[in-house]
Amino acid sequence: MSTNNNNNNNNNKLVYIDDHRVRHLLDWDKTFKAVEKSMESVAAGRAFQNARAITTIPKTHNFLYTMPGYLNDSKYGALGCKLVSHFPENPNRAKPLPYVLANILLLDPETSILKAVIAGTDITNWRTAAASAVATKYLHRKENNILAIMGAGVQGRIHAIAFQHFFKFKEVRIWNRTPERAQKLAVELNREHNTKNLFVAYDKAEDCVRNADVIVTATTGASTLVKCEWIKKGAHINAVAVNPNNRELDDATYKASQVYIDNWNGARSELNGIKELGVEFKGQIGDLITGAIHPPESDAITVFQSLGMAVEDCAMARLIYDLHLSSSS
Ligand SMILES: NC(=O)C1=CN([C@@H]2O[C@H](COP(=O)(O)OP(=O)(O)OC[C@H]3O[C@@H](n4cnc5c(N)ncnc54)[C@H](OP(=O)(O)O)[C@@H]3O)[C@@H](O)[C@H]2O)C=CC1
Ligand SMILES: O=C([O-])C1=[NH+]CCC1
Repeated sequence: MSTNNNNNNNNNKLVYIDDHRVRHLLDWDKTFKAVEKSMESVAAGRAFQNARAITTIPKTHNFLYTMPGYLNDSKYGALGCKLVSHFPENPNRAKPLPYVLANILLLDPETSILKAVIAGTDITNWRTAAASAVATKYLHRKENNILAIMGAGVQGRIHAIAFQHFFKFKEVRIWNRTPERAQKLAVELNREHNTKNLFVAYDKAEDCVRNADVIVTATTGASTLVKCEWIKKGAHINAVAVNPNNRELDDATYKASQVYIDNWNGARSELNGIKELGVEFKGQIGDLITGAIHPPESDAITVFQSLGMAVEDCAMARLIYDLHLSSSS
C-alpha cells in the first residue's frame, strides 16, 4: 500500500510496507550481507548511532526503545529510526502478540523527507539472528557440529532457522524453561526442514550445553541458564537477550571468555553489569571485519554480547525498500 505524503512532492510517495510484504521480501543471504556491512561500517566510522533511549511505561513492565541511526553506503545507506517495544504481557493475551514489536521510519538522507514506514518486527528478528551468524563467522572458524539454543521463543526459533541456513550443524539442540515448547519447536523445525532428528529438544540445560560448539541464549528471563563448567573449550556463545538484569551466562563464563560487542555506544550505556565483573570487551564485531583487531586463539571461549544496532535496522530498511520498489514497479 502507498499513500501521498503532504511533505512530499509528486516524485516522493510515502510507502507503507506491511508485515506480509516484508516477510515476502526477506532473504537470509541478503540479510547477512546488510548486517555484515552495518557492523563493518560502525567500525570504519561510516555509520552513526547513539545509545538508544528507553521510555518506560509507569506501573507496567513495558517499555519502548527509540533507535535512530545513519549509515553512509551506496547500497545500504539510510537515515532512519526504529521504534521497538518490549511488552511482556503480549504473549499471554487471549490473541497472543509478540513480546518484541517494531516499526521503522526510513527518511531521505539528503532532505530528511519520510520515504517509508516499514513493519519492523520480522526485520528485527531476522537481523538479530543474522548478527549472531556474522559474529559466529568471525569468532568461530572451527567445526560446527552441535548448536545449543537456550529458549524456544521467537529468537530461539529464528536462530535455529538462520544457523541451519548458514552453517548446517549436525545437531541443533533446543532447551526451554517450559520443556513442551522446546519439544513442539523441534517437531515443527524437523517437519519444515524435512529432517527426523536434526532438531532435538533437551530437558536439562546442562545436557544441552555440554559439548556444543556454538551456543545461543535467547530468553526474556533473568535467571542464569549456562554455567562455565559446562562449556567446551573453544566454544562460541551468542548472548542475544537484552535485559538490564540479564544473567543468562554465569559470572564465571564472562570472566573466562573473550567478550565482543556490536557497538561501543550501546555497550557503555547498557552493559555495565558485565563491566562490573572486571570484564574488558575485546572490541566490536566490525573491528574483526575491518581487521582492526585479530580473531582470538582457537581454544578461547568467545561471547558475542548482542544488543542490536539502529544501523542494522537502517540497512535492512533500505534493503527492503529497494526490493519492494524494484519488484512492485
Ligand atoms: N540483541 C538483539 O538485537 C535483540 C534481542 N532480543 C532479546 O531476545 C530475547 C528473547 O526475545 P523473544 O524470543 O522475542 O521472546 P519470546 O517471548 O518469544 O520468548 C521468551 C523466551 O524466554 C523464556 N523465558 C522467559 N522467562 C524465563 C526465565 N525466567 N527463565 C528461563 N527462560 C525464560 C520463555 O520460556 P517459556 O516458554 O518457558 O515461557 C521463552 O522461551 C529478549 O531478551 C529480547 O530482548 C530481541 C530482539 C533483538
Ligand atoms: O535491537 C533491538 O531491536 C532490540 N534489542 C533488544 C530488544 C529489541
